[in-house]
Amino acid sequence: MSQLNSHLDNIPSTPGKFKLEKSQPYIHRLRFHTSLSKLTLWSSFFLVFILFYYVLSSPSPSLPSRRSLNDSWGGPSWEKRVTRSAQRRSSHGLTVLVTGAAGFVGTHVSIALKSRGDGVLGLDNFNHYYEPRLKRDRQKLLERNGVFVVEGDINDSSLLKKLFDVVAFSHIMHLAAQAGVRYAMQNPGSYVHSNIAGFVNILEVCKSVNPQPAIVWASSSSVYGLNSKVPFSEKDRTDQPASLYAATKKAGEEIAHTYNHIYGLSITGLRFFTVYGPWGRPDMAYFFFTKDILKGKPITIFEAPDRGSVARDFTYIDDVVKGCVAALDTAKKSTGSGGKKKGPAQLRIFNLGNTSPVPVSELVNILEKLLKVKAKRKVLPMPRNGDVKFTHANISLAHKELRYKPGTDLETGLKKFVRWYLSYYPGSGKKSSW
Ligand SMILES: O=C(O)[C@H]1O[C@H](OP(=O)(O)OP(=O)(O)OC[C@H]2O[C@@H](n3ccc(=O)[nH]c3=O)[C@H](O)[C@@H]2O)[C@H](O)[C@@H](O)[C@@H]1O
Repeated sequence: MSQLNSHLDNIPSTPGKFKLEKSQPYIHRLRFHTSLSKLTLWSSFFLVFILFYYVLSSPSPSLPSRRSLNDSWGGPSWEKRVTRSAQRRSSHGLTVLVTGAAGFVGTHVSIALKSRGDGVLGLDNFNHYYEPRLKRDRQKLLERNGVFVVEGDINDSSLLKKLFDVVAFSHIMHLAAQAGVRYAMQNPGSYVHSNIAGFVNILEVCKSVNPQPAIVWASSSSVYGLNSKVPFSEKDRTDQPASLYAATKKAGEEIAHTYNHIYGLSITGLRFFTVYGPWGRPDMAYFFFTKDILKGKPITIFEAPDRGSVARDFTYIDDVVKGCVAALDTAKKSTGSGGKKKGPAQLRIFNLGNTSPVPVSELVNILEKLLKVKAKRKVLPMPRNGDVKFTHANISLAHKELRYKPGTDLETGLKKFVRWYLSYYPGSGKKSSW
């Protein structure tokens, strides 16, 4: 007798309600099997339900856990830290709330403001979109520079209101966002959560407080989407976004218009062009190319459908920081109070780029030279993943209004990045001569 038969034959004759009757063995065995499959079906439904509930209730990698947020703010010693960090050195200084302060641009801007004497308070939700350790290390750097970073989400109205109760911010530098063009296909919800709902929440709080702060915030070069007129000017069309990321940034620009129009908020949007440099974002190509080249892993270089090169107007962080600070310095006051507009308010958009696009293959040439390691290149047609073929900023408006003048070419900037990278990840660059 086979094992299978013996197993079937061993079904007990009195398995609870599936009791078999000897007179109709076939029918009863069939009923038993039907009940058994019903049971299996319901158990599967139950399991699927549990699984669904778990997936929906577990936070997305880009959302912080609620518990950690509630635990991390409030109380007299917390308020003291907030006040001290936001204290400006002179009465001419600004008092700035920097959202996304533990992010790449946020860290650099916060330090620049603090070191010239402005009061700076950081806010960051420390989500897990990329290496949490890098964000925590940026936070340590900020603390060493006298900037306290409150752990919280821009969607948390009660936290934002509390911050305005404690400090009368003159300006908000709003840099908290879900960044990254390609990740929008994997986690669309996080873009809506941060770039749309979060931004509206910030504006809602800003319009209600008295005095209303002036707002400077990060838009993106990606809003130019499929625009083919070069260089990209602020007057060009931006109604053809190629990614959900770009669409949420474009939506932000329209939302800014609404809050300026109804409530008199002074708002300046900055379209950043592929910002790179020390303490950068590991999800960006220059960063993970460096990592992979050093590890001897192949890298993928996208080429355009016509086999042309894909290029970016890579912009060095120090240049972008100067643009951000100038935007804050030239921002006029909001005109509303108590949620009511009292007069027209400033509404601006500026490109912050380098005006000198470089093909991605050339970026790799420079990295190879600096790292003294040959890259293992795989050239592939650009997938339909939200990327655009090229970006190129016209910066004449930023130059006229902000005195913005980028001064770092890609090779100089990458040299500084590589130096930082090799000191931050010791051991990664055994093959290079730094
Ligand atoms: O300027 C902007 O608005 C945007 O700049 C970057 O987006 P992106 O320019 O796409 O920067 P990377 O993701 O670093 O890609 C740079 C270039 O490398 C290419 N690439 C990327 C990945 C890859 O594996 N291979 C490859 O050739 C991309 O197609 C792109 O041309 C940022 O990631 C966005 O958050 C930002 O808003």
